[in-house]
Amino acid sequence: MTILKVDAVNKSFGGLEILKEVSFNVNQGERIGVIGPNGAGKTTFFNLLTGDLSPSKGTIYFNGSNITKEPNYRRARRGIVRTFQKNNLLDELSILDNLLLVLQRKHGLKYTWFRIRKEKYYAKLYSEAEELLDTWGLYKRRHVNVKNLSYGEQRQIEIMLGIATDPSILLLDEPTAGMSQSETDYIVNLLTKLPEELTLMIIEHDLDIIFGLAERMIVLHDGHVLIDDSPEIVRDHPQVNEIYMGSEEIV
Ligand SMILES: Nc1ncnc2c1ncn2[C@@H]1O[C@H](COP(=O)(O)OP(=O)(O)OP(=O)(O)O)[C@@H](O)[C@H]1O
Repeated sequence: MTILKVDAVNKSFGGLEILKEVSFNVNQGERIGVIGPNGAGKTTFFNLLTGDLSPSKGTIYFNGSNITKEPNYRRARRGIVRTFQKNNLLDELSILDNLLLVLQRKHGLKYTWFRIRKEKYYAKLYSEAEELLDTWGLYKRRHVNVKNLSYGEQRQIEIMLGIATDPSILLLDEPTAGMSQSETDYIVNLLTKLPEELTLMIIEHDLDIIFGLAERMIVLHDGHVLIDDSPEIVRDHPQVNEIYMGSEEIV
């Protein structure tokens, strides 16, 4: 089933065309790697999907609805969710409190300051939070404030929070950037275990990681979709090799 249809999307900044006639469909449950050299437009493309930017031309459909002009919060409600390259956690709050805030929003509840509330009134939210913390190996550390975590752990929590919202499509922008090898292995392992029906699009600079995670690769180059094919085809593609072996760094 097609959940996302991107039709001839262009994006210009001040007359400079960053994305040109980008078109493709995404089926539910697909795991798609997005690669391309520095400045190819990968993050800009994610911004167009989330509604953080509007396309200059073209149309984006989600589950058959034209969402091109929809603001980001509406798209998030539809289940188009991203994690950021930069931290966007509430530093002074614990892992648990950050998670509870996201779960409150997901369930349409009014924001509540949990620490002054009795856990028993929010048993359902707490058990949902605890289950997630357990899956992510964070249960024991749930009361640790986010500011006291390592960079890698903070990134891990951003991904967990994205997943906690129960997205239809999760956009991950360099999920392992700045992580140690063991943190990277941990995240990759968790990503491979996500529910089959969840659609993932992942910008990732490490090709070994992305070839292991993705079943389909979209190579953006100079604002165009250069290749949209399987990892095997992309790995052996002369143009991809040229970009890698040549002076252009692919990120
Ligand atoms: N808001 C903006 N205003 C002007 N130019 C922008 C804006 N956002 C991005 N750009 C430009 O668009 C181009 C593509 O940027 P983008 O961040 O999408 O590339 P990318 O493929 O994600 O690169 P990287 O791998 O380095 O993150 C860059 O030249 C960037 O300077």
